[in-house]
Amino acid sequence: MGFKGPVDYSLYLVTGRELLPSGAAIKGGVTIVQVREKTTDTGEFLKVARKTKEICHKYSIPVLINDRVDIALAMGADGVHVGQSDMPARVARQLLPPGSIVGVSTNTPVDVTAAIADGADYIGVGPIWNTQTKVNHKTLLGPRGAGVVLNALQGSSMRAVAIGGRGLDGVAVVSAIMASRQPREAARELSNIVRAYTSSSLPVFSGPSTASLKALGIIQAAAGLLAKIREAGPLIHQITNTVVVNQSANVTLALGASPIMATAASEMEDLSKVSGALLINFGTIGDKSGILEAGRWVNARRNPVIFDPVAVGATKYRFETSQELMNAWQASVIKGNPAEIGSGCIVGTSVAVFCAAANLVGENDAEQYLVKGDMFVGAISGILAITVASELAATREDVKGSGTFLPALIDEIYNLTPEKIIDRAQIELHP
Ligand SMILES: Cc1ncc(COP(=O)(O)OP(=O)(O)O)c(N)n1
Ligand SMILES: Cc1nc(C(=O)O)sc1CCOP(=O)(O)O
Repeated sequence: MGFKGPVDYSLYLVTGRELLPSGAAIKGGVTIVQVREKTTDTGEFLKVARKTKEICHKYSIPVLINDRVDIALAMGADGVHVGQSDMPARVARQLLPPGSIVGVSTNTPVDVTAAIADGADYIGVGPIWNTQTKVNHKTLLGPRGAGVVLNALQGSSMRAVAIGGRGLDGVAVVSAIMASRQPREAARELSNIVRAYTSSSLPVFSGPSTASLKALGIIQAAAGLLAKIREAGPLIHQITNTVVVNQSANVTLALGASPIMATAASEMEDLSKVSGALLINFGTIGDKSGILEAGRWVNARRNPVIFDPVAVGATKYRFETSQELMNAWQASVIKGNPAEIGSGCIVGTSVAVFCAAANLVGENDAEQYLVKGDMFVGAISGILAITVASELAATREDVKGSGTFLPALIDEIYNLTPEKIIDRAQIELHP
């Protein structure tokens, strides 16, 4: 017992018998395994744990046991993971051989402080999002709540993995690997993502050839989404700044969707039932109550919320408002703000329209997803559509300056086709 060398927490798999017999996920890049059996007898748990250790140790992957220090001792695990209502980490540490890994579940700053005092090696911070894997009685932390819990680490060298989410020293997952028909590939994909976030030398996508394939795939998806917008004509609810209300409505129509620019809090519930996406742009913030209500209702329906926090760093009020809003609801896409106001806001509209289409074609119906559909592809598609149309408008002879550019742009958006997107759109994927 006692894993030699530094422990890599980056892709932490929490699993039970499902890992056996082949341990395919391990070959995909899992770096540490926790055996978690909640309903089996002790004898059966021991068997599963022994077999898991056999597989993992072939690949020099440490094996931890969930809750049961007796099982860990009996089969020589590398350590244990204990929850808040299990054996205290300090006691587990006393019972286990020196050098054993001890991890503790944490959901509050107080849990973290106790884990440090107990001499734990790492904490599991969660749940970040909802999980289908167990009935959860703890507070869903979200990224902001996880940040609050992590603040309690206060410079301690304790490692941390996010569970039911991602980030920190690693992610701890169940379903993303174990519910996949191809656990090895699922593990590899997660491993690539985690490594890309934690190492500057690795590409975000898995390599140059895959990258160019992905770029083409995204462009084709954007073309498909434009066709979907034209077919379905989703209603796009926009609470946007007064400078661009008119332009945003015209861009929405030109893309083939319908705009509604309602702002009153009392109509947000009804609107959430009929709109395909919500854009919130707080360039000219007025009454916040409508914005707060709108996001909550749209989240509840699992439709996209696109947040454009215009000039968020310019004033304290804007910064605090953005925090208040993001504590009230979850944005599916946050649009960054280039210096220009006009075209920047139109991009937000286009992203909202394409995200509505991505949501319509999305298949991830599982409850734990914040929204159906691929919001990354929706966001890129929205930007591509405006970029292609802008390039076409800019080369027109009737465009003499910024006054004539805008109507030409609206025309080019109106005349945009899936084929034009495929012909003209360009994406480069950077490591
Ligand atoms: C890495 C990691 N973090 C948290 C948990 C949850 O453990 P616990 O609170 O003991 O809940 P159960 O796993 O017993 O349902 C974990 N297992 N792993
Ligand atoms: C076992 C477990 N414990 C959690 C906690 O926060 O305490 S979340 C979780 C399961 C995470 O599974 P998935 O990756 O499928 O959502």
